[in-house]
Order: sequence, then C-alpha cells, then structure tokens
Amino acid sequence: MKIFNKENIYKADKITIKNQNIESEVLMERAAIQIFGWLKTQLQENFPTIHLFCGIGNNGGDGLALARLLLNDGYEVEVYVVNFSDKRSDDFLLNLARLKENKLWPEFIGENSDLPQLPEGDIVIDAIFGIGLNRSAAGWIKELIQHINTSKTYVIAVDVPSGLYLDKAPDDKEAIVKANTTITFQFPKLVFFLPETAEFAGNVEIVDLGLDREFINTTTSEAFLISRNDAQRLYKPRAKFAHKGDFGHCLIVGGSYGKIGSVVLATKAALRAGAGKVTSLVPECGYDILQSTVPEAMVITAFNDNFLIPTEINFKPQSSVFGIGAGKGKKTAKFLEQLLTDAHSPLLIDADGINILAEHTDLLELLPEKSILTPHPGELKRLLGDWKDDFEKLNKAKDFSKKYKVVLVIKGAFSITIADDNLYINTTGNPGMATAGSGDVLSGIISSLVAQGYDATIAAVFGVYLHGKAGDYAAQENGFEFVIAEDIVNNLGNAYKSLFQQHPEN
Ligand SMILES: NC(=O)C1=CN([C@@H]2O[C@H](COP(=O)(O)OP(=O)(O)OC[C@H]3O[C@@H](n4cnc5c(N)ncnc54)[C@H](OP(=O)(O)O)[C@@H]3O)[C@@H](O)[C@H]2O)[C@@H](O)CC1
Ligand SMILES: [K+]
Repeated sequence: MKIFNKENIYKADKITIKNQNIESEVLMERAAIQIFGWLKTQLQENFPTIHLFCGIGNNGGDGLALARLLLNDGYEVEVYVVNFSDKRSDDFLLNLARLKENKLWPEFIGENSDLPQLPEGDIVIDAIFGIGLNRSAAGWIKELIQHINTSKTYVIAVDVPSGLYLDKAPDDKEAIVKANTTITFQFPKLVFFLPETAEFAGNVEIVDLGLDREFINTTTSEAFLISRNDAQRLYKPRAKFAHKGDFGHCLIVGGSYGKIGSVVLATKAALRAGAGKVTSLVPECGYDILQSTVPEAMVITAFNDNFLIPTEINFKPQSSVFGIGAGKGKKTAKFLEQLLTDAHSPLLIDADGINILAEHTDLLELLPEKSILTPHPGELKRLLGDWKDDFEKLNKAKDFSKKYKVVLVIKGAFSITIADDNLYINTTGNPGMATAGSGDVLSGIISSLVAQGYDATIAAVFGVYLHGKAGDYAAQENGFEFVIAEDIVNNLGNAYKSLFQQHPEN
C-alpha cells in the first residue's frame, strides 16, 4: 500500500473532486460516514458521551460532520470548536451551518475559556488539526491538547493525531494528541510507524474515501506499507516438476563457542523457508550440535575449535549469511574479507558481521551489489553514526544503501526495509518476538528466499513479513512472554499458508 506525502494527498483530493464531478464537501461527508460506521461497530450497544474537538480547517469540518451523524443516531455529543483562527475553511462553515440546522450549537473554545470536563469512560474525537498542521501547537491549544492527554477518556484521532507533522519530526512532543486509535483517510502515514512518533497514533485504522484510483495507481511513492495483499503478490508459486536444485543452496556462516545456537536457528529457518539445500559453516565446536539438531543441513567447519577463521569454500551458494554468533575477532574479520572478495552472490550480513563492517569500513566497498544488512538500531548507529531524529536516520540509511548498493533492514516494532530510495514498512510481528535468536531466524529466512531466486529487496520485504507473521501465530498460541525463536521457525508454515487463506486467523 502506498504511503503518500502531504502534497500528493492534497492532489489526490483535488483530482478526485474533478474526475468524480463532486463538491469537496462530499469527500468530507464520506470521511465522516467512515468514522461514524467504525465507531458504531465498536460501541455496539454502548452510548458513552462523545466529546468532539473541532478545529476550523477541514479536519475540524470532518469532526463537525461526524458530530451531526452521531447526533442524528441518538448519541450524546458535546461539540467544541477550537477557535484558533478566523480563517475558517468553506467546508468547515458548511458543516457548522448543518449542525446548527440540527439544533446543535457548539461551544467555542478560545484563549481564556475554561477547559471542558472530560469524565473517565467518555470518548474524545480529536479533529483539531489534520495534515494541514504547519507549526507546533502552542499556548492555550497546547494546554487543551495536554488536557485531552491527561484525561482518562478513549481518544480517537481524525486522520492524524493533532500536532503531529507528516513529514518531519515533532519539535514539541508535549503538544501532540496521544490517541488510542487513529482513523486515517485512504493512505497510511509514515509517522504512524516510526519509533519516535508511532505512540501518538495508537492503533491505526485506514478507511477508504474512494479517491481517484488512477491517480493512486500512477503516482509514485517512496514509502510503502506492506500488508497481506502486498505480501501475497511477492510470493513465487512452485512449479509442479520443481526439484531441490531449483530452490538454491544457502550457506550460513557463523557461530563461536557458546553461540552455535544462532546458526542452528538460522539453518532451520532457511530450510523451513524453502531453500533447496542449506550448508552451515561453523567452528569445529559446532559440528556435532548442527549435525544432531538439523540433520537436513550439511555442515562444514573452519579449522579452529572455537571461532571462525578464513576457510576455503568449494561450492558456489546462491546466497550466504555471515555474522550471527560469530564474534568480531581479527581472524573472523579476515574471514569476512575473504568471503566478500570471493562472493558470487549477495551476502546477508547480520549481528557481529555488521559490527565488523562498522569497525573495518574499508570492507564496505567489497560488499557485492544487492547484499542485505539487517541491523537493529544499536548496530545501525555503529554503521551510520548517530542521528537526531527518525527522519535523519532514514535519510542516512537511504544514502548508505545507495552508496553501497545494498538493502538495509532496520529491525524494530515496524521493521523498515530500505532499497533503491524506497522504504517498505512491515506490519506483522509483536513484542513476543523481542527474544534471543529472533534475528537469527530472520537472517535464515531472507537468505533462503534469495537462494530461491527472489530479488534481494523482495526477499527482505517478504522475509520480514513472513517472520513477523510466524511470530504472530506463535504469540497467538501461547502469549508474548512464551515465544522463543524456535517457535517463529515452527510457525513459518502457518505464515506461508495465511497468505492465501480466505479468513486468516490473525
Ligand atoms: N485530503 C483528503 O483527501 C481529505 C481531507 N480531509 C480532511 O482535511 C484535513 C486537512 O484539512 P486542512 O488542509 O484544512 O488542514 P487542517 O489540518 O484542518 O488545519 C489547517 C488549519 O490549521 C491552521 N494551523 C496549522 N498549524 C497550526 C498551529 N500550530 N496553530 C494554529 N493553527 C494552525 C492553519 O492556519 P494557518 O497556518 O493558515 O494560520 C489552518 O487554518 C485532513 O487532515 C482531513 O481531516 C477530509 O475532509 C476529506 C478528504
Ligand atoms: K486530528
């Protein structure tokens, strides 16, 4: 699903009005109807008081239209106009008049007004600012936002939590509504998925306004949200007469004394994700462990008991993983250099592999094109240096990916894959996956997909999706705390199957 920037959202709005030959207020009504429908479904037979805070732009107009629909359906509503300017939009004014026709006169809140009481259990609709925010909320508007945030109401933001910019980091986090749910129109917004700002949006619901399909399809976007429909399209079906040679040979290089488990997990994951053959290369201390825990894999060893040293590899894998559990000793770093120099196919570099690259930046030049790096934020910092906010982090990551022609997967609650100037944001996964070995499983999955012939960017995007989905199945069964990395591997089958189920369970 495309994530549009502010300019393209406004364009989509305009083109729809023109092509569908409608007035702009029709889109506002569609927006209000969508939120009304969502609320009604959630509330069922409950009728809490609903407090609607409406600005004077079109976000406020949406709020007023929603207030009318709720009022006419018998809900108890309290409507406040947050009267920060006299530049009221036409559709705001139209909906204000319609509300008055329905005998509801909103209360106007200004600089010296008392703030309304917001009793626990009531609902707040935040329609103060939408995508038109152009500076931080200040003064009494900020106080109102804080009043909403400290209340014990359930807060639903219309389109965007008021005070949150779409295209830059907040300059005052105290001046942003903290929503429980954000119902956003047509397009997901990037800031809802970035670590510093996701908390303001809460649960995100995307509702359709019927905006111009052709414009959406033909307009390019730099960012995408990957949901089930997108993942489904990435899947490569298997031919009936396929044989294991068609699904590639994946090499997993890693491990050191006490850390052979990481290679076991990645090896299993690579096999379960579908690689035709998997060979693991470990120090000798790992030989028995791998042979007995993963009999399906082949094992070769470095001539050293406890850590990896340069070792000759006498076959050409279609993909390789380097770094998991490897440590970053001198000889291990030398081995990475050898692997990079001899590589015939993209490498996936994780964990200590990334730390070695950060310490020996000359090695970066040797990375084969389309290699994949999968850092968590700490490893990314070692690679890129510090950043002041999420936007700077993404820009630095994009520059890095372009410079070295590699795919970056930044791991997190919403993992982000960066390649060719594009961002792909993952939607699967859960806090149960914050557990040892989870990243090793991801490395195995992605590398397995590369071995099977998936393009590196697609392998990363699809692999991250499958990994999260498998983790969701694991957590669904036994709860977040119970999940260990092995459970993620064991649910990969469910993750694949869910792509094509009519009604997936999660
Ligand atoms: N696109 C679509 O498809 C559809 C969009 N729709 C809806 O429209 C929304 C966008 O509406 P919008 O453009 O009128 O902007 P909005 O967010 O209401 O605010 C603008 C006002 O805020 C003001 N202002 C800004 N910052 C401020 C500050 N810190 N402190 C004080 N004032 C500040 C600014 O004033 P100014 O800067 O000019 O002083 C201006 O008056 C969108 O989010 C969605 O809800 C739907 O109706 C249907 C289809
Ligand atoms: K809002």
